[in-house]
Amino acid sequence: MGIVTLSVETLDQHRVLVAFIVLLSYPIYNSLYNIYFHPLSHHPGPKLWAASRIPFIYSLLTGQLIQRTKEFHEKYGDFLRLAPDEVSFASEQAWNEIYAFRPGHKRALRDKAYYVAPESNVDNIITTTDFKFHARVRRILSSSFSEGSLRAQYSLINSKADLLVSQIQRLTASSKEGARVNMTDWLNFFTMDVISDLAFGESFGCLERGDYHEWVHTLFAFLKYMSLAAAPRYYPTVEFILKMFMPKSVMEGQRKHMAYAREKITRRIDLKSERPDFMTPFMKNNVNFESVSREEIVETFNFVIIGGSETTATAMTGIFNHLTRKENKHVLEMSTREIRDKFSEKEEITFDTIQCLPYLDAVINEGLRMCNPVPGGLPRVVPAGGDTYCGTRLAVRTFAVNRSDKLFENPNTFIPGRWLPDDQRPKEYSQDNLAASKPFSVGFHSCLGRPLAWLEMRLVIVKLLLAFDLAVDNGDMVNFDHFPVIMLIQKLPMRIRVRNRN
Ligand code: HEM
Repeated sequence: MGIVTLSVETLDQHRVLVAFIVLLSYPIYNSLYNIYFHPLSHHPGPKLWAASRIPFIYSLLTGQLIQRTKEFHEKYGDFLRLAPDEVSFASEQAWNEIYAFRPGHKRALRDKAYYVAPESNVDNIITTTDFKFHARVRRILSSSFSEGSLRAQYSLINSKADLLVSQIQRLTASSKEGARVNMTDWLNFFTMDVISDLAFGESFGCLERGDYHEWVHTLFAFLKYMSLAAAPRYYPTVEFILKMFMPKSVMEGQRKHMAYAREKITRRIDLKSERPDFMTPFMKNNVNFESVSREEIVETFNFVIIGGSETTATAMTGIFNHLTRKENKHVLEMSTREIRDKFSEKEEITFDTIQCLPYLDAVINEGLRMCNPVPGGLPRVVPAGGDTYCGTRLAVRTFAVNRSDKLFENPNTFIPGRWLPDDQRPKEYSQDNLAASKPFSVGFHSCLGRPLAWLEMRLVIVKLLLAFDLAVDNGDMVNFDHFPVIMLIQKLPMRIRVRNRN
């Protein structure tokens, strides 16, 4: 009895210490469990990352995740444990195993920690985990991206590319030396104007003004929110507390973004016009909203605007960054020569003629490999009855694949030649596993906008290299690889000296 009283008294005296020990023992127990007893414990990988999700989140928020993941793959091999419940892959075959249809295997779902429609109860093509809903929307939306639709949209896209050229000509005309042009902005203006015209039915007018539309600033705040918001979602029980630390301006930006998109998309639906954009083919297959409701269209188109503008602008920024680097002078010369040999004037540039430039295609493929706009990967979750432990998160980590020296010779060097046909490919690159680079993913959710993205990239590069001579002043050189990556690439200004050719 005396001993019991003494223990209770001692405990009482050291309440804080006891509480501290109890609080500490849970994470310690949890970490030891994760490392040694978790069903994924036999997978290779860094022990600290297997113990807790915190190193992953820290690296995500400090922009080091893609680099750390690549280093881990170099050390541990093609697959490894990147967090207690997550396996990361860096091989070609993992693309099909995770993302594509395989008879007899259950389909992995999109990871809700990443794919969330903020402040909305309505699903969209990107965030849904409902297969039937996804198939329904994807089937109808595909018609907006078919070759026929793209041909119809060409003159609108072409007029934006012409405006891009004429606006840059205006900036550079006053001096023989040309001008230093921030190409990060101008390429963004182009993709934003194209996508707003195709999705909203009216252009943001960024190219005309030479400035971002207010909504684009809001969009950037929204994208930042999406990236930051992924971190707390790994801890659903405390998500609401962590959300309280989210800057008010970011939350406000998100609200404004949604309101603006809703208004514009609703207006475009009600216009019932036949203009050659995304909505016309979409509504032909959905006349009375029988397959996709008005709200679902708004949410889906809203994501198309994000997915269809930032990505292409990022890829083009990366391509122009590499083309204008001093060490790639010969690449710029070869690209320019191919384009100027084929076209003497801009009228010769058409939907079909820009598809017959093999070196340009090699440059774009190499740009997509080195400057993949979605470098982190596309996380999925194993369903009940799936290939491995239910709830395991899986992803091919794109940056780790694209920069793997097991898959590509000199993986950190910009070598378009590796993409040329076998008889023109330099010998040292003949063993490259080109199929491992899949910037548009594969399978159920592969990119619908791929043909549009290729059209935009070909058109802009052709028009700019035909009209201008490009170089970079000493001191202006930036390195795309040094741009911060918090889920998406946070592009910095990139000044290129542009001289009018004529
Ligand atoms: C270089 C440019 C682009 C890249 C690298 C890219 C990449 C991707 C990737 C990797 C996915 C798969 C996402 C996932 O599985 O979670 C995707 C999906 C998608 N992309 Fe793109 N994209 C680009 C441009 C575009 C454009 C221009 C549009 C349209 C305007 C677009 C529309 C879409 C849509 C609608 C999906 C969802 C497909 C689905 O879930 O079924 N993308 N994109």
